[in-house]
Amino acid sequence: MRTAYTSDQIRAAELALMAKLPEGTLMGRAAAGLAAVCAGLLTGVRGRVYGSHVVLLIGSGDNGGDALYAGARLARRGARVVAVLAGSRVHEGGLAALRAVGGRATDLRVPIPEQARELILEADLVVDGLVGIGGSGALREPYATLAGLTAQASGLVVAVDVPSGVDASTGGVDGAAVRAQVTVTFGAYKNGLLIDPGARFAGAVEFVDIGLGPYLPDPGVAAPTGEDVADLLPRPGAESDKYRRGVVGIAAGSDRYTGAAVLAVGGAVRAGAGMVRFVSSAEPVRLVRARWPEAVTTIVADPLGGNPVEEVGRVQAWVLGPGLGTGAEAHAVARAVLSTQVPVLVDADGLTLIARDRGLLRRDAPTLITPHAGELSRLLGVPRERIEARRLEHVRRAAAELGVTVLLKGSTTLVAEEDRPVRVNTTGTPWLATGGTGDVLAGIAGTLLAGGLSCYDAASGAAYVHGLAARLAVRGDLAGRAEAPIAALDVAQALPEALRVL
Ligand SMILES: NC(=O)C1=CN([C@@H]2O[C@H](COP(=O)(O)OP(=O)(O)OC[C@H]3O[C@@H](n4cnc5c(N)ncnc54)[C@H](OP(=O)(O)O)[C@@H]3O)[C@@H](O)[C@H]2O)[C@@H](O)CC1
Ligand SMILES: [K+]
Repeated sequence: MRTAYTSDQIRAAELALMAKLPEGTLMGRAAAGLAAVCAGLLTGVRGRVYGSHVVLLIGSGDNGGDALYAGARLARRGARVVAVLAGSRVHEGGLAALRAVGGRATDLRVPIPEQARELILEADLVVDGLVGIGGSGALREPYATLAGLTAQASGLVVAVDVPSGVDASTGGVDGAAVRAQVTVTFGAYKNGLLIDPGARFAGAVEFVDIGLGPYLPDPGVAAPTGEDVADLLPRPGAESDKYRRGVVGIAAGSDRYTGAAVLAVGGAVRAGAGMVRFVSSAEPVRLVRARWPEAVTTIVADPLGGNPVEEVGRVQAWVLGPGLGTGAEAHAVARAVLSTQVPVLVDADGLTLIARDRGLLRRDAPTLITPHAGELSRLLGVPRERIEARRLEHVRRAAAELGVTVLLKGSTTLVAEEDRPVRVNTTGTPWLATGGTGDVLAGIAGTLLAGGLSCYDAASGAAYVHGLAARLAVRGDLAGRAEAPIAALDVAQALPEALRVL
């Protein structure tokens, strides 16, 4: 499990560790790690460090100090290093170290923006030491202008600890931020490196261990690795029958919307359900039977004429909602499914129904909801843009207010449950942003619920496997082939391979 922390948590751990070490030890470790990553990148791109042009963007805090000491190390190896001093103060020790080995410094307190622009645009490497975990709010000038210029840099951009402009604790970005190819982070991951929009600015994250581990508190955010997920997933044994593997009920589709049902059933079948019981009106049932003969189907002609799921047979978890519609008949199905005593996953139209009738969520058995930002916006009464900008805050709030487990879909999928760290999914690909992939995800998570996983584990396991399957579908394999667009069914088809390589 990769764990992540807020700035305050990291600062407290650093203070505890620093008290036991000679002054400057931690910054020395950080700068050495940063310089090593930068040297490796320069060698990769130019063949050597010697003679390369390095520009350091330096703010007034210790983040700038790290960059200055690392710059001094690069200058010692023959790099031509220029520091652009943007703050009201500068880390004097770092600046002296740089100057002692021939590095130059350009002071922005004497405004020379044009020169800074040229330096940034033409450098082989730009090192962003403007602000780290001490940053708060939108970047002020001249930091904001410098951060904006990094997007046009022709060379590499490496962020120190966290890209300046990204809120390290939340991943929020208010205004300009440095767009890095690599972020070298010290001591522990910061939440903002894993959660969008911040994660998008961080690029690849390189971790430098400075000895903070024993001093870190319980994390607020955690990203399961492939190994973690493999450990979670149920594997059939010699004793397994369909009930031990899990029977998942899927109440989805309507005469108007049939595709979502086919996709959700596909996700469940391919994720390894012991059996899928599918309940719907005649047309989706016909299509599901044609595509997935493995599913056992029940036609409910009149959901208002009695309990629509009574005749379905034994089910260990339900998926409710994809393509279900939002009228009175759909409401009756939702009420019947949510009245059962087994875990229920609510997605898509099911979310619209519970947004209108919160009473549906009053139940004893566990509930998992899987909204995207728009659907969560309706559930919380918060504008979609606010949710997109503050995903961590809103997924936590939804779990607390609704008393359910929440999987918030999006470029970084988050899973929240009260009193547990928010789980971040690190698989996935931008190609997943296509219609119907959410229905497949619902089918996978439903299968894992039916297999006995908790909502929290089923949601994070499903997100991981779904993202991995999408990556496999996009590339044909994971061996670096060119990418191609995918359709939702391709993700379902790639599930067995994803489970194989996990
Ligand atoms: N502690 C440790 O043991 C270790 C720490 N390490 C390193 O130290 C970093 C933390 O250093 P830090 O605490 O000095 O804060 P830091 O991020 O450099 O910036 C603070 C200054 O930025 C400014 N500023 C803030 N917001 C702003 C805004 N919106 N827009 C513009 N300016 C803004 C503000 O300056 P002011 O306005 O006061 O001039 C404030 O004083 C950490 O990320 C890691 O890199 C490593 O060496 C490992 C050991
Ligand atoms: K930075």
